[in-house]
Amino acid sequence: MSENIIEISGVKKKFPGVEALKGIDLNIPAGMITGIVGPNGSGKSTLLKIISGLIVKDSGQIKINRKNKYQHLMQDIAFLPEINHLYKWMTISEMIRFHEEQYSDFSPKKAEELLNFMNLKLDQKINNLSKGMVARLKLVLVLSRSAAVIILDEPLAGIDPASRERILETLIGEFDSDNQSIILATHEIIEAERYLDHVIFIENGKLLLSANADDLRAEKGKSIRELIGEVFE
Ligand SMILES: Nc1ncnc2c1ncn2[C@@H]1O[C@H](COP(=O)(O)OP(=O)(O)OP(=O)(O)O)[C@@H](O)[C@H]1O
Repeated sequence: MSENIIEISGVKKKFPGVEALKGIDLNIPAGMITGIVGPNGSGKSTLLKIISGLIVKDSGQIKINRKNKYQHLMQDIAFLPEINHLYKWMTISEMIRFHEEQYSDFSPKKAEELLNFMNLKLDQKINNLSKGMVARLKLVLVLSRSAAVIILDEPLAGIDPASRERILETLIGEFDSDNQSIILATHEIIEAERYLDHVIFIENGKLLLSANADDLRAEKGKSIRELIGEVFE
């Protein structure tokens, strides 16, 4: 796949007292893992929520998988939000059934395999899960779908450092680059860098850079982590 899975032009978003996105023009390549980085409050989550159709942009255009109608998005996008959006009164098993009913591309078989891998049990109540267990469950629910676009907002937040590498390996193992694209916002760049094909830097609601990770490293003679340190310090 060499085309863009997402094309964004002139996207702006204001919240009371803050211009979260100040006009973003950006193409996200298909079949790749794209990392969005930037300081706290730079607009990463806002951009991901707009792409996912969770919040509405003030202006600009977004085309996803060659479509620009929001009614198509539910099936094209699997979104892992930064917050805990899961119904606390459900068990994991009930949550899995709920997702199965909601998304036609959800595979309960894959969910069970991933649950085992993540050391989670079907009868556990969501209310009783630790923060890291919730983070793992959110990943299970998203990775059990075969959506064209997987959007992960801080997927490693709350997961203990020793497990992050293993979980990233699984994420890559489940990724079907012929049919899928992953976009993730992360502060865990030390762990994530080697998995990223494309990187996007955002600061203060503006796009600073969008580049192929290998090209960027070759051009600058530095790791993405080092570049982030330089650009955002
Ligand atoms: N619902 C909201 N109401 C008001 N302001 C908001 C809302 N959501 C985001 N903002 C503001 O928009 C700006 C961008 O926030 P956003 O959450 O997109 O940043 P971020 O880059 O994801 O940050 P972080 O790395 O801390 O998660 C911030 O100034 C934030 O306070």
